[in-house]
Amino acid sequence: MIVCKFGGTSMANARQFEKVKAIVTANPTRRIVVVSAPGKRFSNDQKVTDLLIEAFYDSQSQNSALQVIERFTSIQQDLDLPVELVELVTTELSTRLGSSEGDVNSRLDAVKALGEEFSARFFAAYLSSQGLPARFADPQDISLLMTEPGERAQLLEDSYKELRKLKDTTEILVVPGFYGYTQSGKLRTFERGGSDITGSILAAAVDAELYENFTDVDFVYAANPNIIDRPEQIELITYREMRELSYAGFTVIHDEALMPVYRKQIPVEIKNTNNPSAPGTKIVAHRLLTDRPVTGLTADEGFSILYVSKYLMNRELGFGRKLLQIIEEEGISYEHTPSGLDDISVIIRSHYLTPKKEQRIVNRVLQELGAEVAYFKHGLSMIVLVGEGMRNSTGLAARATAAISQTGANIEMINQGSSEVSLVFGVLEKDKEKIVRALYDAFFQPVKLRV
Ligand SMILES: Nc1ncnc2c1ncn2[C@@H]1O[C@H](COP(=O)(O)OP(=O)(O)OP(=O)(O)O)[C@@H](O)[C@H]1O
Ligand SMILES: N[C@@H](CC(=O)O)C(=O)O
Repeated sequence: MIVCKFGGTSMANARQFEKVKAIVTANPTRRIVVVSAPGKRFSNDQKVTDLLIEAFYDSQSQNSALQVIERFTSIQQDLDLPVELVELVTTELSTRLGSSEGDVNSRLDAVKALGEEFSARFFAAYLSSQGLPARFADPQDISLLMTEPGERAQLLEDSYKELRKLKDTTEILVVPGFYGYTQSGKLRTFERGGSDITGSILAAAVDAELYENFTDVDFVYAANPNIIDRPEQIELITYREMRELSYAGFTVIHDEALMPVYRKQIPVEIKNTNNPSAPGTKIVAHRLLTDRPVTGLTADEGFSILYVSKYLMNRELGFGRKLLQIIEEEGISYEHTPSGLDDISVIIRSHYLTPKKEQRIVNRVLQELGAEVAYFKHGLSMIVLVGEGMRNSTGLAARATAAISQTGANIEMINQGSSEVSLVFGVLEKDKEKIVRALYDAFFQPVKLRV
């Protein structure tokens, strides 16, 4: 059995629904289909999920809610689906927007999930209208069980036993991505982009022979195609490389989506709904190394650094632990902790910080840890080079720093992961794009011979 997931661009309108139907029916083993909410139809369009979030926060203006209804109405009309489906969207949306049950996060989750729910209901209805044996699979009915609010939103391990039963389906099951239910019956969404996670969970649950993730690019490219013109395509990549790249900025697949398939060693293919005959990118456990040490490079922004310095810090037992405990007590998870003899930095995502939190952290580090210097710096970007071949390659950091120095930008931080498949540079956000271009030239452009 193949589990396939179609992203927002694949479900954006009726024309895309037709393409998805053609892909699903081309192979009878595609029996579990996970869908996202309708995404962008053109570059400055809005995703249905974003409209739903706007509708939730701005309940005075009905504009965003009306746009959601319009998006589904045009799909219903263009595919000649029963009008009751649109009536259901309208009533569910107004019920959920008007609900005062539960806290703000639970209410927001219930509204956010509507995009996926109706994408799946509409697509199942469309397949049925074409005479295909298909049905909508409600995450609650199939036992896609999530952790309770307060904990990070993730699947309960116990769910796998029930989800496994989907293996025997003779119909095409259309499952909405992005959400599930807690044991107490509360709807919960994964992080943004979480339909990839739903697809991966189902692929692992039914021991699929393949997990196909359909999007709007022919391949995963060695760098973001919005920054580098026609970057090199990646045909084969390992789970580990893909996870590092997804976490650090490749938006093609959610980094959390790789764990369920990795544990079962289920191969993944990233393919293009608009060009399904392109071979796509395969994600596998192992691959033969090529003469290219770097597989991909990416940049992510929105980071802050906490600099801490204290003379003889390296001799002080437990200094690092106490520092990280202060960070933990503020509910912050950290990304990197590069250190020297008398100093240590903690890199964190800026969205965790507020001016009050920052002040509290700095005061505690100065007073409780006796540091001489402690301050935050914001507006940083992390540039990450990833490749299984990096472990066996010498002089790679020198090549990278030489390329960065030619741009005139300053490197704020360097960190090499202990697995040695990634090298991270912290730089100012304003320098991000020119550094990505310089590194791409250094590692991917064919060498130009002098004549
Ligand atoms: N290295 C890369 N290779 C390929 N695409 C990349 C890369 N880095 C960023 N992207 C972007 O990722 C996009 C595809 O992923 P995205 O999640 O946005 O689309 P989707 O499949 O429609 O899913 P959804 O809208 O549901 O999140 C591409 O259009 C491309 O702009
Ligand atoms: N629709 C959700 C989830 C997804 O597309 O995977 C989002 O936009 O984040």
